[in-house]
Amino acid sequence: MASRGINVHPLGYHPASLETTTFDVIIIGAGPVANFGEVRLSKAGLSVCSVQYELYGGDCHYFACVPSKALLRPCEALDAAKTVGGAREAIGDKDLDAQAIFKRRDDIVASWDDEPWINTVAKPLGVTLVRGFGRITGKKSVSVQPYQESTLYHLTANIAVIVATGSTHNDLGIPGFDQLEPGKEMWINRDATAANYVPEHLVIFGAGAVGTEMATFYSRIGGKVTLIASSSTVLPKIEPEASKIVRKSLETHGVDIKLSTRATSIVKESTNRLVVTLNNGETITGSVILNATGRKPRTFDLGLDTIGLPGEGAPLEVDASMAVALPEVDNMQTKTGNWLYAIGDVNAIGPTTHMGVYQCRIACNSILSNLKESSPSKGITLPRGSFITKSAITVGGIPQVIFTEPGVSTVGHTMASAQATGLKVRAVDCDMAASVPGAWLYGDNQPGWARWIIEEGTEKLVGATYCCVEASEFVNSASVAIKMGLNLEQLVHVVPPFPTRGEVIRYLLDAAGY
Ligand SMILES: Cc1cc2nc3c(=O)[nH]c(=O)nc-3n(C[C@H](O)[C@H](O)[C@H](O)COP(=O)(O)OP(=O)(O)OC[C@H]3O[C@@H](n4cnc5c(N)ncnc54)[C@H](O)[C@@H]3O)c2cc1C
Ligand SMILES: NC(=O)c1ccc[n+]([C@@H]2O[C@H](COP(=O)([O-])OP(=O)(O)OC[C@H]3O[C@@H](n4cnc5c(N)ncnc54)[C@H](O)[C@@H]3O)[C@@H](O)[C@H]2O)c1
Repeated sequence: MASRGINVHPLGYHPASLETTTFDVIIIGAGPVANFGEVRLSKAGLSVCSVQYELYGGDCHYFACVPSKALLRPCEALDAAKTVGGAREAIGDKDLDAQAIFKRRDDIVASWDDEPWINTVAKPLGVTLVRGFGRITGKKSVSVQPYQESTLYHLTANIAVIVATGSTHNDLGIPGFDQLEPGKEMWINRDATAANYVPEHLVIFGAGAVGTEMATFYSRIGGKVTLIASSSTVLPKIEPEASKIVRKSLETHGVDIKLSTRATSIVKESTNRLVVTLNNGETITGSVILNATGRKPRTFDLGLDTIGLPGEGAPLEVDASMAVALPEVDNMQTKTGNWLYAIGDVNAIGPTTHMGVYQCRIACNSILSNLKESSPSKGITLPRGSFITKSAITVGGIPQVIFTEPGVSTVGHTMASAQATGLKVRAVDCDMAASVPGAWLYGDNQPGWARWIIEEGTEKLVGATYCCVEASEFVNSASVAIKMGLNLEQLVHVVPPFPTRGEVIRYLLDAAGY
């Protein structure tokens, strides 16, 4: 059970009802990353079995990306409308309707019923879904243990096993936290994204993506929020200027932010009266704690020891084709005979859904092209580009959007990360509200800030950050430029239409001297 009594182990798809126990590919964990692979491999003509312990669609679909963005979007939409004269007057002083937001989120996640998603993805392609906990038991062998049962059911893969078990929250480890009732007084991401009420005083540990996004939502919807983080800034991995803008906005919405701080104890005085003591001696009395202190790969109890690998939260190390680096004992993995792949959060390379899906494309291509080489007569239908079997995951290839208010989208280097890798770079900035006409038209006095990081000598774009409302829509063009190694002399010829906020690139080029 998770928050609100949501049943994450529905009945059905029991392994005892399987017609066969041998499949071309077995995927352990059926989150969004695995779902992409199911489609690609089935369309190519392979038989695919997904072993899924909880809800089909994974954390992303039910407890992470999707519900969190469903909660945040109405806040962004209303606040954006309120910056536009004419729309503002129509809205007056009306504010967000919390229950309507929760209802919309519930509809978007189908009230945590995974049957519609199974009917959309797995069934039309003939993917076999098995509900239970998957473990590797040896080369190309997987056992499945249904929830609250002890019997193990054994499956065999003809070609490959893909591990896509995702990640889970870090343990908080603060004295007293284990006294709190999970799901009620002690929240993790599942509770924060599934809740249907606003805690009186939410105390969030961690100011990364989870902490800042949830602080944005719960403060915007009328809750008292305190954000405590060991880092010295909010969103410590982004440009400090963007971090300051997000921090200011959170504080404007009443969030009390305590940085470079840790909790040393939590004492439950009574129900929903939780006293948190900080390392500076200060105390905070909150009603609910949210643990947003980072995530670890779900490699626990996966049977990895049977193939000579460590597990227990260590990421699965992979090569550029997403094949797991196996010890050389027993000739486990060979050049064309790779059978074990790990994609998504479980390899910790870029723990976002889009990076996992990219890795899945590479892993599937690798499986399919190896198969074509080893069994040309099998008659599989290769997707276009299936020869692309090596990923090109570099800093420049990892975009991310943080859906705070304003949002932040990033790709490639920040100034600090570029300097740390020894690159010679310069930064150019643009205050969008001050200079970009599209931004003035979009709304009054909205913060907007952008930075490009340019490599000296080559003039290549190596990093970009956009911090503004709907920053999510800005990052793709910079991703293309960075990935393709474009320089500013080339980017001069990319013409953004007037009057759009996308013209920010023209102002960044001007600032760079072009
Ligand atoms: C609050 C929050 C918000 C986020 N927002 C975004 C966002 O906006 N954009 C973004 O790109 N990323 C976001 N992320 C990150 C994103 O959720 C993950 O990167 C993504 O879910 C990874 O997908 P996955 O398929 O690897 O794993 P998951 O989504 O975790 O799915 C893995 C599934 O495997 C199952 N499983 C685990 N072990 C086993 C086993 N042994 N046997 C059978 N099944 C097993 C689990 O039950 C789980 O359902 C967010 C994360 C959080 C916590
Ligand atoms: N929009 C998105 O793409 C999105 C949204 C949410 C989460 N995610 C992904 O989920 C993952 C987890 O996110 P996250 O925010 O939980 O982790 P994170 O690693 O991004 O941030 C962790 C934060 O917790 C702080 N911290 C760690 N231990 C602490 C302690 N004991 N006390 C106080 N503060 C502590 C750190 O200083 C940091 O501020 C990330 O990889 C992120 O990419 C992505």
